[in-house]
Amino acid sequence: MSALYSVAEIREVEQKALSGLQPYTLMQRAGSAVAEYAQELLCSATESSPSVLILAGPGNNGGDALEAACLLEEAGIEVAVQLHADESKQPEDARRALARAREAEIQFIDDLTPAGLRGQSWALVIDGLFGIGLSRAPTSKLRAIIDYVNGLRCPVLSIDVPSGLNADSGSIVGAADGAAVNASHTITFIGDKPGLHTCDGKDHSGHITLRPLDIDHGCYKPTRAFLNGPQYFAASLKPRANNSHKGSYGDVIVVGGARGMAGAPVLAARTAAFGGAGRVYLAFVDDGPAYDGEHPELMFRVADRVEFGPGAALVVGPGMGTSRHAYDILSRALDSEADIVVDADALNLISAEPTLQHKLHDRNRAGGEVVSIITPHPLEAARLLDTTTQQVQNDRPQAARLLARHFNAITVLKGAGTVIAFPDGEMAINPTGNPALSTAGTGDVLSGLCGALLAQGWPTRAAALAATWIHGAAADRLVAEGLGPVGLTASEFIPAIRAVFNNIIRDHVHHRPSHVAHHRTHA
Ligand SMILES: NC(=O)C1=CN([C@@H]2O[C@H](COP(=O)(O)OP(=O)(O)OC[C@H]3O[C@@H](n4cnc5c(N)ncnc54)[C@H](OP(=O)(O)O)[C@@H]3O)[C@@H](O)[C@H]2O)[C@H](O)CC1
Ligand SMILES: [K+]
Repeated sequence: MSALYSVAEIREVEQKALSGLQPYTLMQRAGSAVAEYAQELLCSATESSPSVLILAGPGNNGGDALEAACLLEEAGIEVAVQLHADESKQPEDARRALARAREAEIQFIDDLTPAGLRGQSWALVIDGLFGIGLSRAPTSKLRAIIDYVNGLRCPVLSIDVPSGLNADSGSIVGAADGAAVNASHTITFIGDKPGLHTCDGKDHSGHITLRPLDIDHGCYKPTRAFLNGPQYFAASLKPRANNSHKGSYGDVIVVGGARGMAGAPVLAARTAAFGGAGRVYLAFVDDGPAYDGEHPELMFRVADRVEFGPGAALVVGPGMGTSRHAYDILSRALDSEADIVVDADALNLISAEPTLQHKLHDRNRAGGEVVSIITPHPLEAARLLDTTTQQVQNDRPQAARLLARHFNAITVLKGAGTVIAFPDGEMAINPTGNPALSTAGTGDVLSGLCGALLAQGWPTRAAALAATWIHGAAADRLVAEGLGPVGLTASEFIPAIRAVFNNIIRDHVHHRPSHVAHHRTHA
């Protein structure tokens, strides 16, 4: 299961489920899931202190925490609760959980400042301050508690969502005025949430576990968002036929490389070759080098003399510059019927020129298949949307969806938790990748890989999903080998991408046995 649910969708599921259950049932299930998971974490904890600090907020997230507190206490675990709630305003279920905790004579810490907690050591902190109901930046008093928790060395288990994080967007609520818990583990309920996987969500959520709380399947509607994985492009992962040749795997034409900017298109072109394209051309905007000494198989041309026929996949933009000449070449590329990946300076040109915007929007294949992929980083996305990078980062899923719809192009919004949005409103968040990718040239590598998959006949949707997943998985592989995240260079990702790609093809192909058993038949 890799569906992602917006807060509104979770609320809908919750309402349907609650209508068929006794009040308080879901909170009991949530509390017991937290208590069970906390006990697992305590078994592997190294802290000598047996105490668990439980932070309970004003809403039902706090109710879940109080319920867990009762269950842990019953299990003989020492717990201390800091309750940050106006008891007169608690929702009904949370009020019930509080009454139960008081009855069980659980220890409540009266001092609600970090001073009331200092000097204590904790085996585990359970964060039940806020879940999906956080609507504004936490007060300075709560921020002080969050800072205190983030300074601890013990495991921190967040209930549903790390408090302070927006579950839809993964941004910190209130931006610079906000703060969010840095969880080592998050136990999330009913459905997985996009905000746990993108933007600040990746840093704050730690290890994510989903507990659907035994809610009936009938309460769920299909969602329009999912966590990317090979199952979404498995149909395109095919073994190569022996009887094939370079023409079977298509041509990529990388268009870019203004004077002095040859490196970016070379990175894209090398990746296109390592990603399996049959032939790779570089079409330079200005005079480029004659050939790539390290990879002389790449064919260098002058863009003005290259035709952008429908048979090749185009990767337009790396190191392209924003000259009038670059504009004309981009305009010609957008007019072509080829599948196209638009990146870097080509995106900057498009954001400045309504004519190019219309051309990008109007590219379509008979039958309606989207034939364009755009791969902006947040600043490029901001230029395309005529907004600021901060606005884009504030709601990455929304920004990617807007771009996809506005430009009629599959949009790969790069960054922590890359968002892939489709013009029809569907969206994926990519779980692979790490900060090793935060270095120059990795975007060129991604666009080259997208081009390679398009050249090999992959549908645009599968190509965007697979390229993003493989690109991130290559970074994960290099880090696992101890080569990063510090100091990896874009070139080093290219052979790792080839290895990951071959591995997933092998993993997804059902091999026929090489030896066929001979059965004798007796007359
Ligand atoms: N309902 C159920 O049976 C289940 C709920 N689950 C858990 O519940 C939360 C969602 O609960 P909810 O009460 O809707 O929301 P929260 O607990 O996240 O918080 C809402 C309260 O917090 C107040 N609030 C919001 N922002 C702030 C802030 N910055 N400072 C202080 N207080 C704030 C808000 O007050 P308002 O004034 O905004 O109304 C609410 O009082 C969910 O995440 C689950 O953990 C379980 O899923 C089980 C079933
Ligand atoms: K929480």
